[in-house]
Amino acid sequence: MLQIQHASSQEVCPSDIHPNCFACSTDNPIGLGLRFIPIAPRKVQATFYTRALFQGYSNRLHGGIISTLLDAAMTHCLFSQGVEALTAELKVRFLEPVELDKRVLLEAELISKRKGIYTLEAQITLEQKRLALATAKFLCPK
Ligand SMILES: CCCCCCCCCCCCCCCC(=O)SCCNC(=O)CCNC(=O)[C@H](O)C(C)(C)COP(=O)(O)OP(=O)(O)OC[C@H]1O[C@@H](n2cnc3c(N)ncnc32)[C@H](O)[C@@H]1OP(=O)(O)O
Repeated sequence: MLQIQHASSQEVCPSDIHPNCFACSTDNPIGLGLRFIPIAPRKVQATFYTRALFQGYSNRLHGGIISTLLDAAMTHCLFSQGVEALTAELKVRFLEPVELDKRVLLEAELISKRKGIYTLEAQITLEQKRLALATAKFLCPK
């Protein structure tokens, strides 16, 4: 049975350890400005507006940005458990194009912790339709 602490407030991001983070800093002028909140004991959620600034092919969100959104969701899910860890492995499935000028939903869930390796899953949805999925493994540096 996984034993982890639950976030006591809505804010899950310890910004002092990464003040200029591209994903979640409000001070980074080209950052994504993500804000995650806990929605269940091992789950966090945020929304993201797919601005044209972040496109790859025409009218599609860039795959690298999609990967960053999923990675950030899982990182913040760990923050919500009081865990500060690094992405050791990230696997993304790009199921559907993510259109521009939409407000998409990001969610991540902690699945397990075994031998110091945290396994998480994340998804991007628009109106309940899954657009991208990811699984990742995180480790705390020695
Ligand atoms: C420096 C500052 C730190 C601050 C900490 C908090 C920072 C919070 C701020 C976050 C801000 C936002 C961040 C967003 C998320 C990123 O973007 S993180 C940035 C991208 N990721 C990185 O830069 C990570 C780079 N890699 C590393 O630093 C190291 O490889 C790691 C991940 C820390 C692991 O190194 P290590 O601790 O030396 O571990 P290692 O000996 O390689 O492996 C330990 C065990 O795990 C196993 N393992 C390792 N990887 C895997 C894997 N993928 N699958 C299965 N098993 C694995 C190994 O086989 C080994 O098993 P045993 O032999 O012990 O049985």
